[in-house]
Amino acid sequence: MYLPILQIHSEDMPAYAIVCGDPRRAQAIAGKLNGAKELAFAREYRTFVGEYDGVPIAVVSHGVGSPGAAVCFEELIRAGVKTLIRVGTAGSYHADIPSGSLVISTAAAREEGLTRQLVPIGFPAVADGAVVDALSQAAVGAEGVVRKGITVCYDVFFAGVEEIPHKKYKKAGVLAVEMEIAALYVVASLRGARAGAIVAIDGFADSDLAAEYDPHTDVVTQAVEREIDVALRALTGLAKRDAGQ
Ligand SMILES: O=P(O)(O)O[C@H]1O[C@H](CO)[C@@H](O)[C@H]1O
Ligand SMILES: O=c1cc[nH]c(=O)[nH]1
Repeated sequence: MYLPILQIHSEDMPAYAIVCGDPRRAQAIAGKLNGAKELAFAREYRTFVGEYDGVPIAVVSHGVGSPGAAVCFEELIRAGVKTLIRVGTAGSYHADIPSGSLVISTAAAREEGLTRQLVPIGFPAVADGAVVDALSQAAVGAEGVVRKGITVCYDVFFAGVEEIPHKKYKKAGVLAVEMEIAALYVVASLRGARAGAIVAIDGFADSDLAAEYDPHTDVVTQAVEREIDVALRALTGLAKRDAGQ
């Protein structure tokens, strides 16, 4: 089957995928694979395949924001991908989760618009339990702060005149904010795939983003490196368990 937006063929796709926003991050992750091959670079969607620890995996960028990312997740699942882990960045709500921390998202509050057009508002955006367990195990011993909990997903990045409900979500115990996890979890649930996500914290979300947001510091770069390793080990651990190894 040909997937017209990612411009890939299902025959070339393995059952396990890492997804991330930035096409350059996809390239960097692919650099860790054996025999990495670029299949396509269409719009913001850059697709690589290769092997990690003997397991065939895909690495695909999904761009910024839920509608475009959902297109990517839908086509990957149509192509036969059964397990997806998002490797992203996020803003923190808590002083004890500073830049350079890692957060494993167990569920996402659906403050974006895309999933409202897919499912009723009461439908939860939850990670797959086995994927969360695999990420948690793979993160044991990782340097720095590693937390597990609920994230919130928005469409908006730079605030307009409407207040972004950061205060409410912070008070409710949400750990971090980003822009695609709710779409990933809802699409995966609807289409019968497993999904999870790990994000590297790149600043505090509830202060002025223009002043605080900096995803290009050494501390964030190193955290992204760590989360990539965690995600690759989690994904291949799941693949080996699925194969009964
Ligand atoms: O680091 P990535 O995967 O791009 O994710 C985060 O960064 C982007 C904002 O700059 C949004 O896509 C947000 O979800
Ligand atoms: O959506 C995002 C991503 C990273 N950092 C933020 O503050 N927000």
